[in-house]
Amino acid sequence: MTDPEIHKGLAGVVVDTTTISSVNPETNSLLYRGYPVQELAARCSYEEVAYLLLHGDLPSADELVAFEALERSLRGLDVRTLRIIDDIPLTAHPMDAVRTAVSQLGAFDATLLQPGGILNPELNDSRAVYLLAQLPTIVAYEQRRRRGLALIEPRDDLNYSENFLYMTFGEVPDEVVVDAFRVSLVLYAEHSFNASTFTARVIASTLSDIYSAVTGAIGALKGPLHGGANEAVMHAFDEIGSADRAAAWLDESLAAKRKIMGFGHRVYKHGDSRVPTMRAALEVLVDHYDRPEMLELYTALETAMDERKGIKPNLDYPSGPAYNLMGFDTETFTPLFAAARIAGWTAHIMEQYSSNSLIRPLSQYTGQPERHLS
Ligand SMILES: CC(=O)SCCNC(=O)CCNC(=O)[C@H](O)C(C)(C)COP(=O)(O)OP(=O)(O)OC[C@H]1O[C@@H](n2cnc3c(N)ncnc32)[C@H](O)[C@@H]1OP(=O)(O)O
Ligand SMILES: O=C([O-])CC(=O)C(=O)O
Repeated sequence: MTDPEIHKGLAGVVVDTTTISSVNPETNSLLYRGYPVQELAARCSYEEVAYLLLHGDLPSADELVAFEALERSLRGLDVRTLRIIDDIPLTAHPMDAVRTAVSQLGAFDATLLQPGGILNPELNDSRAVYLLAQLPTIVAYEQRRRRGLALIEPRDDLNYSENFLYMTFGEVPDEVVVDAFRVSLVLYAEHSFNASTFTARVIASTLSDIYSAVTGAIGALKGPLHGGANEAVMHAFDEIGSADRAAAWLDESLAAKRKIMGFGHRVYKHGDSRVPTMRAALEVLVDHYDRPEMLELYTALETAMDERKGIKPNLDYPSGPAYNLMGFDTETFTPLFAAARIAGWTAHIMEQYSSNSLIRPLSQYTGQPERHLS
């Protein structure tokens, strides 16, 4: 018998079809439901992009009004969610709080118990908007709690991006900051079968519920090889300190066989299609806050990495310093990614339900040959 071909990490394996997005390394493009992400980032609100991902088309004016009204009405946290978050020790990572809070939302959704409740497409549409609306409040509260500050209740006169920043910092920042934040959310919203989305689809494929699938996805996103890289980038910047030390730091790190966070990608091998857009947003923030040294360090490390390894930055590289300039603590960066990715995750979970096949690959056994108890 010949050995089966092993696809470690499922690299290069096409496991299913999707109509939600396409990542095209050959043309260095990323399309959400057919639209280039750069066009969406230039012209659309996060709410419009979320609607597009969830429903397949951009909303009409009336559909947008209804979608926004629903999202705004679902932002407030239940006292039970607050209590659960408050019980999580500050020694835990904020992603643990977000994961636990989402899991708790599922435990309190009694509609899951209705006959057909887990898979009911209408209920899942509502649950997707509920999760979309709840995540910013959870993430903003978690950021504030870590600073010893009280919850700020959401405001329904603000759009998604404005309200997210308002709930975190107590005021809506300058328009250019809100816009850079919106751009980051649009770019983070969806990326086909990445590890966290695939995790969500594996869970959904067992016909488990949407909250369980999102909870698992949050766990997968937390890792530094995936969403955790945006905060790891900031830790590296802190360690390096200034542009003149970037090359030496990189040489030492590579000699120690450390992975350089924010660089490389499983699919894009010649650069991440989202980076130029996020770098432009970072440049705006650097000008706004008058922090040129941040961009100098960014460029120095990027150049040195290109010279040493020819490996390009991924989206986590510009978004880390951008979130730092906006005023978020480093540990909140990956929760921001999770809040943005809710749109993509829930769209994929519903796509999985709509044409399901249990995801269950094979493995080649390489352990002990058959043996018996003596
Ligand atoms: C938004 C996102 O989630 S994007 C991903 C965010 N993650 C990161 O930024 C973490 C850092 N990057 C990495 O660890 C990797 O590039 C990954 C996990 C993203 C992709 O990994 P893979 O597709 O498996 O690439 P792979 O590991 O095969 O890399 C090929 C070679 O480049 C090297 N390489 C790839 N990325 C890096 C990096 N960031 N730092 C140093 N070396 C790297 C690998 O060590 C490997 O070298 P080798 O052939 O000498 O062993
Ligand atoms: O696609 C991936 O493997 C990781 C990524 O960039 C994302 O999830 O945004």
